Amino acid sequence: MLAKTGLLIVSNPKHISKLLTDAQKAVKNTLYIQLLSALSEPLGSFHSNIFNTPPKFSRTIYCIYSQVSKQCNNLDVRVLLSGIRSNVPQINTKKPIDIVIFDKKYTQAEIENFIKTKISNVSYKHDTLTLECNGIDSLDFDGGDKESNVYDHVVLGGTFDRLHVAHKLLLSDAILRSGEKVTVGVTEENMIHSKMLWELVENVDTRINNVLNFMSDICPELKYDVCKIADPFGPAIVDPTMDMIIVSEETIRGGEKINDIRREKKIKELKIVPISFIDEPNPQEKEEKKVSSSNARLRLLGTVLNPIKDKKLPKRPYVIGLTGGIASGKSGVAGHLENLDVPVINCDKIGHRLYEKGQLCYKKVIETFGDSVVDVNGEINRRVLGSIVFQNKDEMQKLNKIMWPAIADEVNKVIQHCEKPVICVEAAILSLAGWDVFCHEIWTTIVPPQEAIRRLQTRNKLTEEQAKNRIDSQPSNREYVKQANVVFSPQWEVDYTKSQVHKAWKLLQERLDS
Ligand SMILES: CC(=O)SCCNC(=O)CCNC(=O)[C@H](O)C(C)(C)COP(=O)(O)OP(=O)(O)OC[C@H]1O[C@@H](n2cnc3c(N)ncnc32)[C@H](O)[C@@H]1OP(=O)(O)O
Repeated sequence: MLAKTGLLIVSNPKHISKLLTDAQKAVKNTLYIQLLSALSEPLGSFHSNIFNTPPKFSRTIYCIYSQVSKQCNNLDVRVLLSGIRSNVPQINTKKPIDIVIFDKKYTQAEIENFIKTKISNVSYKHDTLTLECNGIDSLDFDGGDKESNVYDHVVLGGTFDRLHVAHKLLLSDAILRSGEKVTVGVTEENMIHSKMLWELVENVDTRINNVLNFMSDICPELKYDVCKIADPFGPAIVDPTMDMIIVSEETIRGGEKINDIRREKKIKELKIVPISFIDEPNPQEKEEKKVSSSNARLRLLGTVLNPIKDKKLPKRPYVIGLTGGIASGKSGVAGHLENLDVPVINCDKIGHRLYEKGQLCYKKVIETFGDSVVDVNGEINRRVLGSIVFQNKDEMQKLNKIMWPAIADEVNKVIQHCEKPVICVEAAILSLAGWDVFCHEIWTTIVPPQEAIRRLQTRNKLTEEQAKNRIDSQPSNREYVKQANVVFSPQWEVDYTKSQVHKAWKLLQERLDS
């Protein structure tokens, strides 16, 4: 059985590729890495003075995380920095260590003594493993950093969505270069709206927690201030105690701008240290060439984003509720599901049928909205009705009160008579109507509001204002995402939407089979 948390003691980081391959066979969730001296010091000397210039290790940490990005998809790898920064007596991780892995042969007595004296949080029933690595060095650690000074107070900022190896690298670099304190500014909601798929960005408290948890785990000795920022500068333009700013290759200009403002305010300038990107080892369609949170969000499309609750519904048919804002591509997703042999109940169409002369809602709608909604043939003119309800919430509520129970009855009849294992109910405001109670899981579509407006202008021939009114009459993308288990974004080519649906379908089959 795989251990949950492992600690890999590395005497020669140049073998990291082989070590990661083997360590992943033993560890499932978190792998801590503790570097011993690169000069093969005896076991236990990780706190030796050899590490008296921590920034020199910047390149080593970069190489390790680059390798992690290539090899470890699901493992949370954390390189411990306490022993590099200063003479700390013990390895003190937040998670208890279930297995200690060595890259070199030591005697049983050495191993036991090391675990007893050097690791403070080890599971009662821990294991040990020794890996063989006699191969050729796989990493080139040359090209170390020219800036080897340590400064008291280091600052950096970012969104830090879905903490990945490039974030870990930036935060680690800040720690290596700091003597006392690291301040991290984490962007608030108002700063993220220009980002791709920003609706999937984690909330700011979660992001702050993740940053703080990571830093205090890999180096508990430093002081950390992880704060919200509502502009690109945060405390960096006011705090005179700050000495250095860590930036990515892309944000050097931001660092310079901060210094411009500090100069104007007569506060000492910050030393700007840019950190290189980590290349995305396997960029897929639409993805950036560097490891990034946007890539992570793209990969979430079609996967289970919010856990599925057991609603104690009959097992068959399995009901997917498909919802999403106006012109967000629901029908496209429904079409891909139909091609996978899933029957789709289109609630708009059911509603349209119920308006016809002689049908259930015909009389009630005319009684409520008057003869102006009836055309020359005596049929209800939905365009006229739409223009009344889409700009007036009270009128919309009156209409919903007539239509929703009637549509829900029809939907339930179709579900009961369905002979296929999976069926899809497509409805614009499924959760608002309370219909999620008869769906096993909710899938939703989102596109940027500007794209929805453009579609409504061309497809429905609406003015920009009418289009905005219709969008505003529905929940926001953020609300749709909150209610949903699986999210799609049909804002690109049809084939890209299809690949999201196929991914979701494959994962659903696995859930149904398990
Ligand atoms: C709970 C549900 O989601 S059931 C499905 C939605 N239907 C309803 O709520 C019934 C009330 N609505 C209606 O009867 C009609 O939409 C009318 C009469 C207002 C307008 O009719 P039409 O001009 O033919 O427009 P149509 O029915 O195609 O709806 C236009 C869009 O508004 C959405 N919409 C429909 N009703 C509502 C509503 N009550 N609130 C918000 N959006 C709605 C539709 O899903 C559709 O979105 P799409 O373009 O992304 O597919």
